[in-house]
Amino acid sequence: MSEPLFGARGRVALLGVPMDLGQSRRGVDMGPSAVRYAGLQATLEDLGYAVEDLGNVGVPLPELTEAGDAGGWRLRAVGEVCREVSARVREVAGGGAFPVVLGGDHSISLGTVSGVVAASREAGERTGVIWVDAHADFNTPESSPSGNIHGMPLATLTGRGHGELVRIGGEEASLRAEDAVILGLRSVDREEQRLLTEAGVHAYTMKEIDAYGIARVVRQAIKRLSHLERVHLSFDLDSLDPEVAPGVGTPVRGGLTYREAHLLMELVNEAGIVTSLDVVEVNPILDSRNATAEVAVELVASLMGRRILALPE
Ligand SMILES: NC(=[NH2+])NCCC[C@H](N)C(=O)O
Ligand SMILES: [Mn+2]
Ligand SMILES: [Mn+2]
Repeated sequence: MSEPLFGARGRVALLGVPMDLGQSRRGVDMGPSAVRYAGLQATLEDLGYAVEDLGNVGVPLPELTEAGDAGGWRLRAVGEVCREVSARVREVAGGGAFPVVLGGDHSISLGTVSGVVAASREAGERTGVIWVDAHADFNTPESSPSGNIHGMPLATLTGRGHGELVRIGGEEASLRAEDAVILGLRSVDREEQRLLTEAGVHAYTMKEIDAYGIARVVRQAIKRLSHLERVHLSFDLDSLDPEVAPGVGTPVRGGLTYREAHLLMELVNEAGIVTSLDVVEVNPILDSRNATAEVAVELVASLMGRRILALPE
C-alpha cells in the first residue's frame, strides 16, 4: 500500500473559540493559540487529513464590557458567542467535514454540540455525546454553587438551564439525557448529583475505571451510543490527572493517566463512531511549558487514527 494521498482520510475544519466568560480564571481564552502552537494542524495533515483552519470566533473582552452588569452581561455574551459557534459548526458538519473546535472554557460546547445536532437533524440523523471530564457540567443556575456557566453546559444541552442558553440550537433541546455518557467523573456538586441521576445521564466515574479498567468502560460507553448515527466527543483536559495536564482551571486529583486517555481515544477511533470533537479548558497561564496543549494534540491524533505500528503493508 502506498502513502495516503493528501486528504485521503477526509476533511477536518478547525475553529477556535477563545472564550473565558464561563468561569472566572483568566487565561483559558489562550487555549486555541496554545493548541495550534503545539502543532495540531500539521499532526492531522500527517495523518492524511485535509485541514482547513477557519480561525477564531470573536469573543468580547471582559475588561471592556463588564462594568455595571457583570452576571447578565456574561450570560448574554456566552449566548451570542455560542450561537455564532453553532452556526459555523452546523455549516462545517453540514458540508461533510469533521469539526474540531478549540476552547475556551467548556461553555463553548453549547455552541459546538447544538451546531452538530442541527446538521445531523437536517440529515435525519440523531447525535449522542461522549463527555470526557472530571466534572459532570450538569449544574443549573439554581443548583450551581459557583454560578459558573462552564459547570452547566451538559445540563443546558438537555434543556435544563438559563433561558438564554437552552435554545441556542433552536426550539428543541439538542440532546436527550440518555444519549450522553460521561467518562472520568470524580467531582460532582451535591444538587448536581441529584439532577444528573434524575435525568438519566450515564456516568462512568473514576471508580469504575479503576475497578474494571478503561478498556471495558470505554467499550460499554460506546455500546450505549451505538444506536446513534453521530457522536460528538467533548474532551475537557481536566479529565486527565493534573500531573499529566496541569494547565486547567479546575484540576481534580485522581484523573486519567496518560495511557488511559490514549487508550480511550484509540478505542473510540477503532469503533469509528465519532463525527465531531471539541477540546476545552486548556489554560496556558496555568500550564507548564505548554505540556497540556501538547497532550491535547497527541490525544486528538489518537482519536483521529494514529497507530503505534503503522508501517504501510
Ligand atoms: N468545565 C469545567 N471545568 N467545569 C467545572 C465545574 C466545577 C463545578 N462543578 C461548578 O459547577 O462550578
Ligand atoms: Mn467540563
Ligand atoms: Mn471539567
